[in-house]
Amino acid sequence: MVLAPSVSSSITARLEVRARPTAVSDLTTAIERAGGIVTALDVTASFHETMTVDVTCATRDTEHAADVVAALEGLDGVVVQRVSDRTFLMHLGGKLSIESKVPLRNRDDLSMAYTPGVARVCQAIAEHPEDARRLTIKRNTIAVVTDGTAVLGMGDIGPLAALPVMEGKAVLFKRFADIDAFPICLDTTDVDRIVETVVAIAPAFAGINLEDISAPRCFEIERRLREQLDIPVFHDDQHGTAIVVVAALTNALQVVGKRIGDVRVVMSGAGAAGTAVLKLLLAAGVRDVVVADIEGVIHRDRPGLGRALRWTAEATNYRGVTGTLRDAVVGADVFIGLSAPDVLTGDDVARMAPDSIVFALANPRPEVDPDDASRYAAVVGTGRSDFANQINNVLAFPGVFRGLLDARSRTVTDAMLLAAAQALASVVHPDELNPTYIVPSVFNAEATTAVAAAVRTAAGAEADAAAPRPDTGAIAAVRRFTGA
Ligand SMILES: NC(=O)c1ccc[n+]([C@@H]2O[C@H](COP(=O)([O-])OP(=O)(O)OC[C@H]3O[C@@H](n4cnc5c(N)ncnc54)[C@H](O)[C@@H]3O)[C@@H](O)[C@H]2O)c1
Ligand SMILES: O=C(O)C[C@H](O)C(=O)O
Repeated sequence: MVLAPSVSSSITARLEVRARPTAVSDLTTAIERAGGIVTALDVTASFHETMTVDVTCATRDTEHAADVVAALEGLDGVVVQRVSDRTFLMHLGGKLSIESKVPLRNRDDLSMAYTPGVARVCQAIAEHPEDARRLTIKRNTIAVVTDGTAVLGMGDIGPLAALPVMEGKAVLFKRFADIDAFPICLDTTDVDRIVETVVAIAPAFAGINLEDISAPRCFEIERRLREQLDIPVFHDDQHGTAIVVVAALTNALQVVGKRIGDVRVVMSGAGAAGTAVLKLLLAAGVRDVVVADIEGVIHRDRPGLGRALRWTAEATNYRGVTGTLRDAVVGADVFIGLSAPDVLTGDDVARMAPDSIVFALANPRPEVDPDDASRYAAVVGTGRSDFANQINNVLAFPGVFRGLLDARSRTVTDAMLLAAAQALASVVHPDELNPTYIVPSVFNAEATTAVAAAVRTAAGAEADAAAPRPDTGAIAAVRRFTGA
């Protein structure tokens, strides 16, 4: 699969150029010949002899960017003065800050925001812990917690290197759901220590979003945190992915006119994402599903199955398929990849059933080249933004947490996940549905609001349980003075 130039790898070069009529077109031609795409060009100064030009272009990767710069340096009368990488520029100083919501103009403000006034608010919370959601940031704040062991396509890069991804996640929570998310990168991979630490920091948060923690530890960490905490714990790589895949499959099946209970599904990948997707597919009504991992098809007699794979073997593959992934996809209606690049070819997709659906979701390189898959499959989705049908959990997690926080939910249930998937699918209206449009754009605000509303409704029971208690003296005083 040949990558196209992408804005995610774009550079801006400041050039001193000898003035001549073809100066600008020489630059754009050189960049295009080197395989870059010019996205902006600005003549920032012009004199009799020379001009200064800032040119921005998309490249494939760092190496390709160097080739493009070399092509510019090779032009007669051009001096490259400076090159900046726009993605690195965006990260200078980090992507988040904390801002005060209250004015601190004088001693009176100070005595209310901090000591001595703040003490009365602390005492009110000590007496009635549930008031923390009214009087602190807890109501709208979540922790994005990682140990840096399974970061995007990069694997175990450690907690410090994972921070830009966690900051990015927090930016997405703010942008799409107005949630204040705090990145927390833990310098331990020990399950006990992670659980203890998250429990210890939990009081300030209304939810925990686990992120990029490798399987199978992520399953135990989530289970134990859910048991111990009274706030929802959601592992985005598992459940966010599952919601979006089930939504996408619901709509893709409508496009090809097949029913979820009738289709043969084959999955590649039984890790964090694959296992959660499998569980939600079964809850959504899929009956015939075969899962393969790096060692081939998972079946009951395969030796050496651990706890998670044993569950997968027992919950799937009722036809007793054995062998390789390639064997298993012959005649399948749906392929869902959450594993590794290039495990299938276009020829494998050709051997699937007519009107097949292929979701090749490994990032950044999918399980099969999407262009090859499109020659034979009726609907193709990937995790990438440069192909149609981008299946990414950002379509789910902002709305899920918005709904959970609004409902003051203490848990996350499968019913909520399924409701979220159905709501997300319904954002694409029947008259819009087509093979290249099965999931909404992340910039479609309806995606977050629909998912949030569905989760809020499904969390209704928890919301009732957390309904406001009768006024106490302290809260009555707050209401009296704020009109709240
Ligand atoms: N598009 C999305 O929204 C999205 C969401 C989550 C995960 N992903 C992608 O899915 C992939 C898996 O993520 P994960 O968090 O579940 O990882 P994981 O490490 O928990 O699981 C990986 C699984 O793939 C299997 N596998 C690895 N190499 C394989 C190979 N060559 N052939 C067949 N199976 C192979 C492993 O045995 C394992 O079952 C990654 O590429 C990730 O980027 C995409
Ligand atoms: O988190 C994401 O945006 C993608 C996904 O979880 C991945 O691991 O590739």
